[in-house]
Amino acid sequence: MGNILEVKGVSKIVKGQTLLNNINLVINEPNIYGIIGRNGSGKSVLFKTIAGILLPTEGTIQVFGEPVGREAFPKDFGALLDAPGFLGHYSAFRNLKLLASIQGKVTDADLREVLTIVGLDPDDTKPVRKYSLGMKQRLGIAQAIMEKPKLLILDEPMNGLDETGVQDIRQMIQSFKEQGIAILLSSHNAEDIAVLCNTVYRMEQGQLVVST
Ligand SMILES: Nc1ncnc2c1ncn2[C@@H]1O[C@H](COP(=O)(O)OP(=O)(O)OP(=O)(O)O)[C@@H](O)[C@H]1O
Repeated sequence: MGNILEVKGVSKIVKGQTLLNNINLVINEPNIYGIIGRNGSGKSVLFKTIAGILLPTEGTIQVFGEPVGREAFPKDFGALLDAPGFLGHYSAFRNLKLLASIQGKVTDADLREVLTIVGLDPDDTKPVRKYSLGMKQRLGIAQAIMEKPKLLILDEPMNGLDETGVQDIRQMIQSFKEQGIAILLSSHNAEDIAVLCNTVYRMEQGQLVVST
């Protein structure tokens, strides 16, 4: 089987600042891969580059053997990136339905199922602007998994969650792995990383090293 993700010699330079410096990363098993690193070290920039939202200055990215790049978004891929943009006056279901309609592959029953998986009520008519931070995070995860990805990127999914929320999301991530999904996870919480991840990488000023 080919690689799930292959990042080869990727650099990102913006206005003379090197945000990513020759990143090489291969993922070929459905495990949970952690990425740690200080604020501003480049974790989110790497995730956005893999998602095809930012283009590398140099290097290539392949997801399931297909290049990611200009107008080529990764397939079988889902992501929770920072500050997911939902329409505040719509319900959770309606937000997901709107996003799902872009691809047209997800049924209403699927949407109800993912909302239930992340612990939200599919029949809740409350507008998303009235959601707590934890509920918004859950909705972000629902959006990331609704098209049944095989590679999932989660950028600090436990951000701002209480203890129960953290435990719930940890269990969810573990169950995604058990369903054969490869997960790239960033977290500032050492315990999340220790409990969940098989392999841990550290970002240091735009460079990626295997963490010991
Ligand atoms: N779209 C962009 N254009 C230019 N510079 C950017 C862009 N996005 C992020 N940066 C810069 O890239 C550097 C790395 O930011 P990034 O958000 O990847 O850090 P991070 O490791 O995710 O940090 P944190 O732990 O705080 O989330 C920062 O200096 C940031 O200002």
